[in-house]
Order: sequence, then structure tokens, then C-alpha cells
Amino acid sequence: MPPLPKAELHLHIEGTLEPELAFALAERNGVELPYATQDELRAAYSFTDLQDFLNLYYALMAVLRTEDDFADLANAYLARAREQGVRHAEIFFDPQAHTARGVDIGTVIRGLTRALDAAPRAYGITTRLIMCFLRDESAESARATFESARPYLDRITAVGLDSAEVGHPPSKFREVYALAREAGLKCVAHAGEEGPPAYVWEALDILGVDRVDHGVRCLEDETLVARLVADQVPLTVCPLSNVRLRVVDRLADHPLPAMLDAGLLVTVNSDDPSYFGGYAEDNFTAVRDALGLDQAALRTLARNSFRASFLDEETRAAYLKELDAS
Ligand code: HPA
Ligand SMILES: [Zn+2]
Repeated sequence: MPPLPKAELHLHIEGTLEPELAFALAERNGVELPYATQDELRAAYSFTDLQDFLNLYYALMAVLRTEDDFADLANAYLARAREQGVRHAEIFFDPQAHTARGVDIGTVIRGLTRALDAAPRAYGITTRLIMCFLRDESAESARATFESARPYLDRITAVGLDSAEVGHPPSKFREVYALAREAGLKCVAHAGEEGPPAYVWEALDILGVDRVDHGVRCLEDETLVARLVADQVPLTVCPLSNVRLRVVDRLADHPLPAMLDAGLLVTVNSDDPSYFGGYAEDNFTAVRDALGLDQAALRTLARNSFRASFLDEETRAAYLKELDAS
């Protein structure tokens, strides 16, 4: 069966860097990688937790230096995404992970948008760009990053919050989220991946997010679940990521079915597909096989992905029609 048409709403573009491209860019830019071969690098993809993954994720970014590198990275993702039925992608990027290495934010944004602007024609995929702040950096650094992005805000749909969660609650970023909202941007934040339900509450009530990224730990708080259901706040769940980062022990233990049964607006996404063993459709088939989700449940997940997106109503309706006809 061909993959269902779907939107991908939780995707870090830096997390799509495949070993093959990492080595090609290392060569092109004269960057030395601490791995002799692609297989040696792949063997390092065994993580104990989020921080363990982040250490490798940030280290490999050293190969990304020029506008062309960012365009090549995005094009490689879009080609894979299209094969997986992705019709619309809302893509995170981490400017501070690049500016800290001396790469200008304009280089990052121009490179990415070059690929994204061509994506409807080249791949039949529409996109949005979401600028994330690294929560383990200071609130001042997030603010400075936002100010440096002002010339490019017409290319950015939303701000997000990622990196090491525990000890860095959403409330730390209250001011920069207020600035983003004033500038007309949507707001999302990673919360409730490794962090407690209290962080999801803060994302909702202090940052005013339109979506919660991950959010799986909301299930520990009944009142929070009731709130998320009542307001139909979308949760961008990432099943294969949750297994690789040990948020759940096994995919068969994943709470996705309980989340659907609770009436939460859940979507399924790949997070960092190069590192976590699968792109969008790979996550769909993995949850189908491990959790016994039937075709109706998979269609609900695909429907939810368009409902939870930041698409304009006309395009959303067109994608939902395409899904119904598939
Ligand atoms: O899953 C994630 N969680 C937090 N930060 C991240 N940055 C890339 N992927 C992730
Ligand atoms: Zn993520």
C-alpha cells in the first residue's frame, strides 16, 4: 500500500544529516570527523538518553558551514520525505548551534529557504520553518538570536524550544516568546519528553504555545490531559525517537494508543530520522506493527497531522481531500 499523505510537524533538519552526507560535507569543507567510516559513525548511534544523543547531534553539525550545505541538507530530507508520503513539513532548525561555530544565521536561513522555496515544484511538498531556541543556553542568548533573525522573520512561521529539557523549564523563555508572538509568529515548545507535566503546563500557560512537541509525559497528570483534550492542543509525538532516547523501553509499551483513546490530538513524527532509525512513514509502520494500530487509526493520525499544521485553511482542506481519496 502506498504511504498515506501526511504532514510532518516535528522534524529537526539537523537531525536528518545522514552519515553519507556528513562525510561528503566533511570532505567538501575540510572538516575532520572523529570517525573513520560511515559504519563507524552509525555504530555510535546507540543512546542512553537525550543528552547522550545531543552530544553527537551537535558534534556532527561541524560539517555544516555554507549556504549550499544547508540547501543540500534540506534537499536530501525533502527527497526522503516525499517517498514517505509527506506532503507538508514544518521544519525546525537550531540557529544557536550554528552561530556558536561562527556560521551566520543568514547563511543558515538562506540555505534552508533556497531548498524549501523550490520544494513545492521539486518534491510536491509545502513547508514552514520553525526557529528553535536551545533551552540549555541562556534566555539572553535566545533573545539575541531572535533579534538577529528579525530581518528574516517573513521566512519563519513559528518559534520553538529544544535541547536538554530537565532543569530548563519553559518559563525561562517567557520574554522571547512574548516578542515572537508580538511579531506575529506561532509558538511551539518541546515539553514532557524527559521533563515533567509541570513543563507542559508552563508551555501552555506561560509561553502560550499553539502545539506541544512530544508531550508524552502529560499522561502522568489527569487534569493536564483534560486541558489538552478540551483545547485540542496538538501533540507532536515521535515514537521511534522515544524508544532510541529511552523515554519508553520498547515501542510495544508506547502510550500512543492510550493518547488516541483519551481524545488527544496526537500526530506521529520522526524528530531526528537519521539518528532514530526512520522517517515519517517508517514511524507509521512501526507503530502499526508494534501497537496493532489499524488502518482507521493510521488515517486518524494522518488527518490529525494536517489539522495540527500551520497551513492556511484552503491548502489544509485540499490535503484532507487528498487523504480521504487515497
Ligand atoms: O528530541 C529532541 N528533544 C530535544 N531537543 C532535540 N533536538 C533535536 N532533537 C531533540
Ligand atoms: Zn524534537
